[in-house]
Amino acid sequence: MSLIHTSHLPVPPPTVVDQPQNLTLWQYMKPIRAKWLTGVAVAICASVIGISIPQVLAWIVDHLVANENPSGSTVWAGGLLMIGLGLLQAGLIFVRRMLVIDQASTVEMSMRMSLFDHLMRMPAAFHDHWPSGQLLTRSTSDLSLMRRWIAFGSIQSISSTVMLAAGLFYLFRGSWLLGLIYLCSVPFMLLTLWLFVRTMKSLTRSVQQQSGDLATSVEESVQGIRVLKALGQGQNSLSRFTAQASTLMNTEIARSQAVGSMLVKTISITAVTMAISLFVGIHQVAQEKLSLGELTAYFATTAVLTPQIQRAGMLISMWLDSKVAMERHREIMQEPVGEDVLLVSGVTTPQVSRHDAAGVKFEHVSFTFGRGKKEVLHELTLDVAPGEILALVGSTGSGKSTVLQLIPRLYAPTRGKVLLDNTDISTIPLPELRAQMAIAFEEPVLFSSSVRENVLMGVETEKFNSEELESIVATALRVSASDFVDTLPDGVETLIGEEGMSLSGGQRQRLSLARAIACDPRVLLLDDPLSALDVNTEEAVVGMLKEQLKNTTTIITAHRPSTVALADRVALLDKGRIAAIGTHSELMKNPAYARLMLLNPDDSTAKNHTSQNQEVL
Ligand SMILES: Nc1ncnc2c1ncn2[C@@H]1O[C@H](COP(=O)(O)OP(=O)(O)OP(=O)(O)O)[C@@H](O)[C@H]1O
Repeated sequence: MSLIHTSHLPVPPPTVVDQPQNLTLWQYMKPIRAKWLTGVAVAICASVIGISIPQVLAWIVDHLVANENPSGSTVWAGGLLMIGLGLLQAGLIFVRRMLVIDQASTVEMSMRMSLFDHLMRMPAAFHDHWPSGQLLTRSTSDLSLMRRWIAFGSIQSISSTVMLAAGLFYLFRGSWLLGLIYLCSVPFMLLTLWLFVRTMKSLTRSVQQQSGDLATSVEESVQGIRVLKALGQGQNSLSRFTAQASTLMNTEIARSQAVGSMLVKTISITAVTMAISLFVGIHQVAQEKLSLGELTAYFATTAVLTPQIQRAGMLISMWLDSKVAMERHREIMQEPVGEDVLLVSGVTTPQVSRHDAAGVKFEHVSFTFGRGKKEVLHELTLDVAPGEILALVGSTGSGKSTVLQLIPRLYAPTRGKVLLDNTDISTIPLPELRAQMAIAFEEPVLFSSSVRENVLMGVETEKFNSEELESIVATALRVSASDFVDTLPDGVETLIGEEGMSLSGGQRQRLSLARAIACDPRVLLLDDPLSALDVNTEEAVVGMLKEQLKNTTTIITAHRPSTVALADRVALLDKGRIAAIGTHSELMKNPAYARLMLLNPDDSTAKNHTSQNQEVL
């Protein structure tokens, strides 16, 4: 019966980290420490048995040499004992592997979950400056390196050290002179290994860093493949990738050369030691200071010990891999968590009724994306009444999206306060805050699942029966004019590709809008969600949204007059400040606003604006 039950492994909870700066692998190993220590004990027994087998050989050889008519039964007994010990050693190695392998996978999974949970809780600012490829390699290959170290490297290092100690004991017991000769080779070995570690340390870090950079490049190129193709940048992109890949290849080659050079040195040291030992050993046997059996046992023991010492280079390399991987893991885990909830623990239900629209206020809010970066919002004050639809307009880069992102606390204001129903949002637990709002971005991101699952992503599905869920999906799709879903091969069950690649930009935008509407939020934040729609579809969506949003406070950023037509009031943003606020007709008297609307004419509304504007002017 197999002792491995990988398919039934319990899913370990993510480790909640109190002091991430002191986070160690040993901490993550807490649930498996008992089994791991048992594995170490079993491995030590296997090593001691393995290194003792040459002693039986010595006994058999001495018996053969000492007796002119050696007894067959003694030789048979010795042979059977050697086979028995060999089988016992093999059995123990098997038990050790079975004890530890699935446990190491549990640790790997727990670390992966902790890392993912941490990444989900990191503020948006963290994701602005961490390349996704780095995060990818840190949550995949780096963790595999640590699993390999726990399951194999760490135990092998301990058992090899014990084997070396036991082996030296046997060597000294056989002949102190031969033991001393072998021991003399150890400092040379250690010096070689120390130099090797020094070289490997920086190379290992470089390899892992460069792998992360390469993963980022692959990801960017695959995501931006259409842009690269359209701009004829395939060759340039390939050249950049080749340069990065060659850097990684050169570092890998340097690593392999370091391993190769270390092996040459250790094998040479071993060969010289063996030659001297053979010379001295034969001399001692000739002088009858050493039996032939003992000399045979000496070489048989060193034959077992030497590969262990030579393997030390590989073990050190594994240890460095896992050490660097742990440092890289810690580097992420010690980034201060900006958000206050474990995703896996579920979302707190808001204390307020979701059916009442909420008031949103900005009080003297200033914001910058990071130290040293220019201020994007300056002393911004804005009051959006419950149930009101407010359009935010302004030139590109004036800060419209930034205003929206401060409301669900994707970023926190540098100065000033954002209030929801007169409560400072920084005092509201994030799940509670975010459960009250939904956001649709201009760049819609859909996930690799069915249309239905994408639309219901923000809905607490367990609170509704299947008919109610059907109705939520149908309404959201109707209001967002996503009637194209009926033409998909499996309707709402159609699986949409990674990031909705199989859909057009406008279709993705509409599904993203449907997802936000399906949440039935108290506050709906729409970041230019209709920009990719044609004028007729936009008109239809605007009409249905207006009807649907009666009990929802809505802030919508827009460029086109037809989207602005949705709003009760319009706020004109200029360089991070509210330059004017009022109804669309009131603002048309403002030359800057009128110019902005004229620059974005798109339909009959624009024509009306033009004539209104001409009247005003
Ligand atoms: N993640 C970020 N890190 C640093 N600066 C940023 C970031 N996002 C936006 N900015 C800067 O903040 C300013 C405001 O950007 P924002 O996206 O809010 O403008 P916007 O009015 O929504 O523009 P658009 O109409 O083009 O969408 C810009 O100067 C932009 O370069």
